[in-house]
Amino acid sequence: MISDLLEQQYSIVKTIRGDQIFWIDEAKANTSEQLFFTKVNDLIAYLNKTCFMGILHKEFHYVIYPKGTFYKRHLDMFQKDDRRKLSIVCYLNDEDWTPENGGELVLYLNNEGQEIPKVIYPFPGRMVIFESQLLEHEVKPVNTKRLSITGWLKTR
Ligand SMILES: O=C(O)CCC(=O)C(=O)O
Ligand SMILES: [Fe+2]
Repeated sequence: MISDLLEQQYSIVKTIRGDQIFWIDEAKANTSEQLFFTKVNDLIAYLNKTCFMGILHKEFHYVIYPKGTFYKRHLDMFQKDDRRKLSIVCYLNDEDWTPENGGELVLYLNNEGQEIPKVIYPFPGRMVIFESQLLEHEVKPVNTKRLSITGWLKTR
């Protein structure tokens, strides 16, 4: 049955990532989202002017990681689509968030062939920006619901 097949595929995906996403439409942004996009648009203008990055598009979504979920080590690149240049994550966890809540972001930095894992706690208001196609990363298992906005700055 098609529903069994879908369920099977869904559970395969859940072994890689267990988050739930909600895309944000800039044209319908509320006041807080407008403020967020103003900052992002300033950043894009700055990057294009100073680093000639050629960023033309962006996409952002809210993300919830329910308790027990994670996102296995990956690159933010699709097989046939290399337009994502920068990944941006902004954490929206509660002010009383503590490291026991889990869900650390681990960036696998590389220093002359030597891998250096860099652990980043999703403190509320913290923003992380990294090169989508260069930096492998993962989200460790979450003990308490984890909230964020994640997005990508893209060329073409
Ligand atoms: O939420 C994070 O810290 C990273 C999320 C991530 O890697 C992704 O959505 O591709
Ligand atoms: Fe990612």
